[in-house]
Amino acid sequence: MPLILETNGLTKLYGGRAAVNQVSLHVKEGDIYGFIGKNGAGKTTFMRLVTGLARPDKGSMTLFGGQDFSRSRRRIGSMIEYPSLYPNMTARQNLEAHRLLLGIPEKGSVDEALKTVRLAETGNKKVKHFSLGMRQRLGIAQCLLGHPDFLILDEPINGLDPTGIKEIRDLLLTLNGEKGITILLSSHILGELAKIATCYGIINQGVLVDEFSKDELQTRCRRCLRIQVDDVKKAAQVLESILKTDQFDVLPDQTIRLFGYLEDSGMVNTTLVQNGVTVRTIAPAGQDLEGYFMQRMGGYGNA
Ligand SMILES: Nc1ncnc2c1ncn2[C@@H]1O[C@H](COP(=O)(O)OP(=O)(O)OP(=O)(O)O)[C@@H](O)[C@H]1O
Repeated sequence: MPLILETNGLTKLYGGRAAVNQVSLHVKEGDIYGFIGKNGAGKTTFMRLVTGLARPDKGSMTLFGGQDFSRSRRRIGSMIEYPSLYPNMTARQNLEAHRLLLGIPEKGSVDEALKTVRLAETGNKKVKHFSLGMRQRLGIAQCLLGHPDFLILDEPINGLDPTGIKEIRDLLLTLNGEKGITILLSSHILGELAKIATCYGIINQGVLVDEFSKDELQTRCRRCLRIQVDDVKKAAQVLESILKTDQFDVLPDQTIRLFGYLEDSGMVNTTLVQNGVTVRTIAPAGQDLEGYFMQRMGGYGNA
């Protein structure tokens, strides 16, 4: 897939300190890119650089394969920090005002956006009476008015209740799956991101410390049963011939990692013992998703 966004050593300094430090990040067409970092890690600053709200001090960037940003940024819809909405107006009036501000000629785009974010039925209700989730969806509707190919959303689920989070999640999946919109979204809520992201970038103190796909993440966090036995060779034979599995490997310290059977460690133990293998220890192992992210993000403080 072609790259929608590629940055090379992008750097932004504030008072001599790098808020974004040599970031080389890659968003492919069709991705839902989860941009993860603790508060103050540099997520917002990076998004401001991409959307042209701030200028980089160093580095370069390619958008939609080119560097004519005045053109390519028109293909981006972005919501950085909170959406700017008029509280005394309805959802429709807000979108109409935004449409005129952006100089978008098609009037129908307002209805379409309202429908997409499921706010078409809010009638005369003023935005000041909306829930935070509704406001966030209205903010996303603003982004959709120009029919973007690329959405950049800064912490769109921050502060939402579980229902609000699910509504945004479903909306993003629809926009990506049905409308083919590539999405870059930041969050520090790891579990939620993991439900929708197809790839990830982890930023820590302005530095992109890792970038990987969903598949890579699953491999890195693969859970297993760690088994210590007296005779590794014999144990391997039992696993193959009795349990009919080849989903295991043997570590240099002669520990077996068995992938699968995580809920059946008792049965695995019994099978090995009944076939003449002495089991010293058997226990689930492997890092969970959150543990993995936390470690990469620089620990648990202020997450
Ligand atoms: N306009 C600015 N002037 C000075 N420092 C800034 C400015 N904008 C951001 N910073 C600093 O840059 C660093 C990164 O901030 P940024 O807002 O990009 O982080 P973030 O990951 O988006 O965090 P948060 O989720 O809290 O917004 C922080 O130390 C912040 O104080």
